[in-house]
Amino acid sequence: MTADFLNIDGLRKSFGGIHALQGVSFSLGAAGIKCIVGPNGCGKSTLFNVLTGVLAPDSGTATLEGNRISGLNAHRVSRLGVGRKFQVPGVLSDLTVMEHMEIALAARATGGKVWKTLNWRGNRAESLAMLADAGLAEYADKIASQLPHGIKQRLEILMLVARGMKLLLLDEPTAGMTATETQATIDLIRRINQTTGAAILVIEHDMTFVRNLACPLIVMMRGEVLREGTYDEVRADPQVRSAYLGDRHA
Ligand SMILES: Nc1ncnc2c1ncn2[C@@H]1O[C@H](COP(=O)(O)OP(=O)(O)OP(=O)(O)O)[C@@H](O)[C@H]1O
Repeated sequence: MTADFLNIDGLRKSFGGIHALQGVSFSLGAAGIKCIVGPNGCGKSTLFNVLTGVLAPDSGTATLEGNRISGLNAHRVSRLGVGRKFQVPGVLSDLTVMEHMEIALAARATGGKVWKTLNWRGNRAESLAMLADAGLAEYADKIASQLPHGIKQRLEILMLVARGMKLLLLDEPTAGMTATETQATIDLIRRINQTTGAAILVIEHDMTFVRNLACPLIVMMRGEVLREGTYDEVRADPQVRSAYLGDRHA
């Protein structure tokens, strides 16, 4: 594992008088996983927006494998291998699970060029293999609108892998899931990380998810990194407990 797969150095972003990011710095090694936690409004989404080219920072940099990604437009950041999954499912209602996978594989094969993607014949065998590996083979021919919430979310995560993304940014991937779906998502994230080597940053509020994913945590507070550490270290930190966790998680 190298320490400099993703380097975030002094990112700042303000909206008028609201200082959403006030010098955020941390790094993620190749094939690393970290969870970002923190109260509403602490800057988590703004950080993801900067890392995906939706917003340019006021100052500071983010680099992926030594290439600056902060300040590039979203298309260029995506071409460098940064993929994002939003909190709500973004599947296409009328397409089957298989068709979703084929589109994602086509996007990888064509470098994301839509006109080529539309003419690309999908790779059914590779799609099926990926679905089987993720435990989703039984849904291959189901229409997305008929899928349970948790399956839609896992399909979208798998599509990021099919697109060949090197860094997955997952924004509350288990929101609205049952405990069983949440555990299946944890298993999928771990399996993706181990088998593809994709690095993963996850924003989550669900501390049971965070504990079970068992990865290093970054606690954000008012646009800054308040603490980095393991679940147990963070949970025991008096500052984190008083500012975010409260005594429920003691
Ligand atoms: N486009 C914007 N214009 C103005 N203010 C914004 C904008 N985007 C975010 N903010 C503000 O920046 C601060 C950080 O917001 P952000 O959405 O990054 O927090 P968050 O940690 O993701 O919160 P949540 O957990 O509720 O999603 C908040 O005060 C928010 O209101």
